[in-house]
Amino acid sequence: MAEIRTAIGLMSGTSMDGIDVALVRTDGETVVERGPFLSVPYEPAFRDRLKRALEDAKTIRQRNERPGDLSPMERDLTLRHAEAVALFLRQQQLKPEQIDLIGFHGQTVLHRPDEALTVQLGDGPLLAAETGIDIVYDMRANDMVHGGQGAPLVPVYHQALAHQIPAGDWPVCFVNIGGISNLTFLDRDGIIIGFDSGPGNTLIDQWVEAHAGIPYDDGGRIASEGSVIMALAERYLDNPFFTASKRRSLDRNDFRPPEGHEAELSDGARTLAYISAAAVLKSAGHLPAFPKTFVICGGGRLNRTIMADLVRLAAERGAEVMSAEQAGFDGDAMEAEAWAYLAVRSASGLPLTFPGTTGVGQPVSGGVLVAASRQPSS
Ligand SMILES: Nc1ncnc2c1ncn2[C@@H]1O[C@H](COP(=O)(O)OP(=O)(O)OP(=O)(O)O)[C@@H](O)[C@H]1O
Ligand SMILES: CC(=O)N[C@H]1[C@@H]2OC[C@@H](O2)[C@@H](O)[C@@H]1O[C@H](C)C(=O)O
Repeated sequence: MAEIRTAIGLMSGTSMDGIDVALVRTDGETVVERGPFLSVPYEPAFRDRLKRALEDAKTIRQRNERPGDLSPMERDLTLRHAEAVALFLRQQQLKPEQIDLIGFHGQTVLHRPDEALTVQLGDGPLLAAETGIDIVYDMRANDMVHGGQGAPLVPVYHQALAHQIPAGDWPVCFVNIGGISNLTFLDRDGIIIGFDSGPGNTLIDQWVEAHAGIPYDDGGRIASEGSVIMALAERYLDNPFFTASKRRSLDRNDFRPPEGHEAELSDGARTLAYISAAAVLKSAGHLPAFPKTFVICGGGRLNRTIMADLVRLAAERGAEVMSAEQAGFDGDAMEAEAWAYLAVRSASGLPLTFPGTTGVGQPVSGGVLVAASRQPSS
């Protein structure tokens, strides 16, 4: 039997709202014991700096280039991750020696699968030196080297969790509604399919930020006061992304928010919430069978307007929608947990990605392991 290791996963997602920290004990296969979780928000000024970093990143042609503010940004981001780990360990009364590995996602600042280019800011050796814990980072790159999209990577973790879902609820589809949405389809025959399914919260966040000066539509309240502008929604849903036969993973900037004159605040938020839900259902049309159950993870499950649309649209196809919590999981922690699980798989040389998840030619492992003991302690 494979060794069970204690790993911490660190995720700073496309919403750029903060660092998620989760602890998992796992063999990287079927044994998954989910532990505590902590979310450390970025303050608005740092979030603004990260958004500017996305602009600096647009000129990158080689993945190790760091134009503009990106180099100091990478260092500061990594040090914030080290602080988040230190806080988590203090809160949980754990010592670094009790942690075998950290899975470090970093911050995606550029993702162009058509050019086999994906860039996550995050300095693995610096994090190893700061935490004294072995780090696995840069887990997307090897998939791209082998012809994959470099995303999504979470599906193999969804597969490990799915064993807990009652047989009658299959086929099951996990949906992560983060900045971008991605889904994982699983059936009882072991089929695993994953792909980005469309815009998640990022358009909503940009819309309410621009028109109300707030970072997100808490609970979907603003959206609940508006009406769907169907012509606007259809313009988004007619994007060739939804009908392309080859699934393409998304960059945060692939979909842009509407122009200010196209809607007032609540109708815009309502329409974008509808687009998030409809995009999931539309993308599910690429699956070999329609799922019986959708398990919704990520911050978007807290937007009640998105959830109501998902429930209604899925019911039209005879499917049920439940939140991650209703299925027995933690919808906020799932991606960070996944990065802990993936780190253990990486350290064991197990595949992270599969032809059905990223389009890679054959299952491949990935990630770079940095041993803390080899790092200078300064
Ligand atoms: N209470 C809430 N009500 C409505 N929306 C919320 C709420 N809390 C979080 N969100 C939304 O969820 C987003 C964060 O989701 P999440 O943390 O899953 O994204 P992420 O991990 O950064 O993105 P990705 O999965 O694309 O990498 C926020 O930007 C916000 O739009
Ligand atoms: C390049 C990149 O960072 N992609 C993210 C993003 O956020 C959601 C979606 O787009 C997904 O493809 C991926 O993250 C998740 C965690 C994944 O790789 O599974």
